[in-house]
Amino acid sequence: TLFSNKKKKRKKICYIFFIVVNEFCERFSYYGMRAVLVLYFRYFLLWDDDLATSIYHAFVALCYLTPILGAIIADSWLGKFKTIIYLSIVYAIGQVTMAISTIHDITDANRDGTPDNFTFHIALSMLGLILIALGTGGIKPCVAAFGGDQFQEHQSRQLNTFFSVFYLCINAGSLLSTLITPLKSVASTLMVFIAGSGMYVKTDPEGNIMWSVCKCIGFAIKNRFRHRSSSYPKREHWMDWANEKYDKLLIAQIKMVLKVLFLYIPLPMFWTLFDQKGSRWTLQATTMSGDFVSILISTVNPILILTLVPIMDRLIFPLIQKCGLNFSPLKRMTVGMLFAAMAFVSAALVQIEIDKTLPNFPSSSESQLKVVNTYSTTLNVTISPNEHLLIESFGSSADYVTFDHQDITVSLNTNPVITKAFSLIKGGRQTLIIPSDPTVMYLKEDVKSKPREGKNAIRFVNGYTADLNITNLDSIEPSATTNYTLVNQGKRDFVLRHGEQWCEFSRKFGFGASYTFLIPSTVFSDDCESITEVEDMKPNSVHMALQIPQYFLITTGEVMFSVTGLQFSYSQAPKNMKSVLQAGWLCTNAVGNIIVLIVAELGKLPKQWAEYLLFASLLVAVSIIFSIMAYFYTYIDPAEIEAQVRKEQGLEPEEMEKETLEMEEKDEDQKNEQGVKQTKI
Ligand SMILES: N[C@@H](Cc1ccc(O)cc1)C(=O)NCC(=O)O
Repeated sequence: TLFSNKKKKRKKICYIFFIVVNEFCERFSYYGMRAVLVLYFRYFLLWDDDLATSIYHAFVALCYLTPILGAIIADSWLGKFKTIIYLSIVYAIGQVTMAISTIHDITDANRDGTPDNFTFHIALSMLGLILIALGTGGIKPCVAAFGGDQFQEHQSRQLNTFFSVFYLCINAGSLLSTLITPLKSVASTLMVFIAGSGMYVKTDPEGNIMWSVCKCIGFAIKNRFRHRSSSYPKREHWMDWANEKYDKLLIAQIKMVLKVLFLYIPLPMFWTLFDQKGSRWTLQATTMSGDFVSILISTVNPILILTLVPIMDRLIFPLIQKCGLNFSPLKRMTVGMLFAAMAFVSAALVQIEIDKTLPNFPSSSESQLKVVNTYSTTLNVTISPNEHLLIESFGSSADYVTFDHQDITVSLNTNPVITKAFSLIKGGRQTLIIPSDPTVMYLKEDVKSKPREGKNAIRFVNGYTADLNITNLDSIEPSATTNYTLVNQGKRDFVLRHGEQWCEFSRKFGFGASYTFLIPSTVFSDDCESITEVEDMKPNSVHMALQIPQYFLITTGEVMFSVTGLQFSYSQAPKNMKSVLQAGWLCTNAVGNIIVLIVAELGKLPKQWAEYLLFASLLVAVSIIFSIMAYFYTYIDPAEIEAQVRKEQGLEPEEMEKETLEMEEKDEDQKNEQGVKQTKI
């Protein structure tokens, strides 16, 4: 018996292996594609930032809504195994469609590198994304529940370990996804899953369960309404009003599911905060210094998960248990929410530090102006009514001057005096360029936000007497100013050329700065040495490492909240509704994403740190509500309740037989374990 039990255990590890590797491959494919999705929208479909971000969040929300469909198909019709196989095929077709949509040659008849028919590419990619959402979302509740199905009722410890390993595989998959192409992985996902086919415990779907559930709930509501008069005796639960027509077992199962779904109502708030790390926190990183932006953003979460899950499971939770504290799943989830709230407080503190270093940008009713002088002598510049600036030759005003009106008149103390009227841009930043011929002074628009992704915005004013060519820039006429061009951090070289004459200009850049370089007429005679720079915007000075605490806190929150939620949703669901409850759990994520979408559109507070604090406070409030709801929740053993109802109904169906068998097996296991211990002694 001991030998056959060991063999059984080894076999179980083997087919659980297929399920977790399947999840690893699937997440690898999903995150690999998701990582480049916004870039595809921005640089291939040429959408603006807002549209790209909105469609991205809508896609993520859809991926977490389709689990309902997958769960209905699995629990009512095909069973989990077949649902996973069929929807994986849909998933693979979606990835292929998406891949085809990125081939610009299909519609690029004139071979100029840009597609001629954007509608075709947009339609194809949207179709691909819908199929992917259907595939990834549809299989998601089935894979988790199918994994759980491989364990017996008494194996709750092993079940929890399974969900932890499952979560580890999700994150290992997402971490590696940046290295290998997503397409290959969908095919391998399917192959790995099918490879274990003969070994799985497959539970059959029990007819159209969702339809029966809806009809039963509908009948209970109708019947309650019909008997609303106080002359009718009250019933313990409103679902008991379905007793007249529906099976007691179905009613008991619906009660279990509804109890858990009710508990889920506050949960989307956690995801609202969690999902903002991909948007707001990424934007925050672009205003900081440090050269690991992309690495930090795409890998810090999975790396922390891979470290924290084992630490929590093997060290922290057992230690808490040893201290005699009952750290129940719902308590863990509440603490997880509080960690996420702390992460946002940390983000607010970092934001306050960043704000101290940010330029003072104009409000929507103000205009800002800076003056650059490339005239041969120092100038006295008067800007009406009472702004007086003394500006050296090839120098600039110290900082921007802010005006609360747009119409200004500029006077220069030349001989004769030159006066010119200008209209400034409302809410904008501009530079007044005074060239070698001051009568043609002109305004040039400046950047009014930090350059993206830590890049630097630079431009040149040509004070040379003829046209100049500068590396990677169009030729500039005398007295003209180039548009801004973005350059990466580090040392950059520019070659300035006019006919046979040339010189090289080198400059080391930090992160997120903006400069105007003034080229004098002597540029070639002193080998570019005389080029002067005007700092329009200071480089970022708060280091990105300051974001690590907020990432650490939110990931600790995720481990407590998300891994526990996954286990809880499985353990509290009746056998025939495991996928449905997994789908309900995933739906909380979808709603969270939808809230992010709405908040991004509507709820902009003037100060970013205030918005972070608002979100943190909202989550604390929600976690208090959740802890009160959790206090009144009694953990159940769905199998026990089902067995009890069956007994009350006088039934002794196969389920009961199976359970008796499992109990016998458990006794056998215990006896064997004792046997081993005795042998050791
Ligand atoms: N921790 C997330 C995965 C993840 C990976 C990389 C990121 O930049 C953010 C999040 C996770 O486990 N999600 C659950 C899932 O099923 O995908």
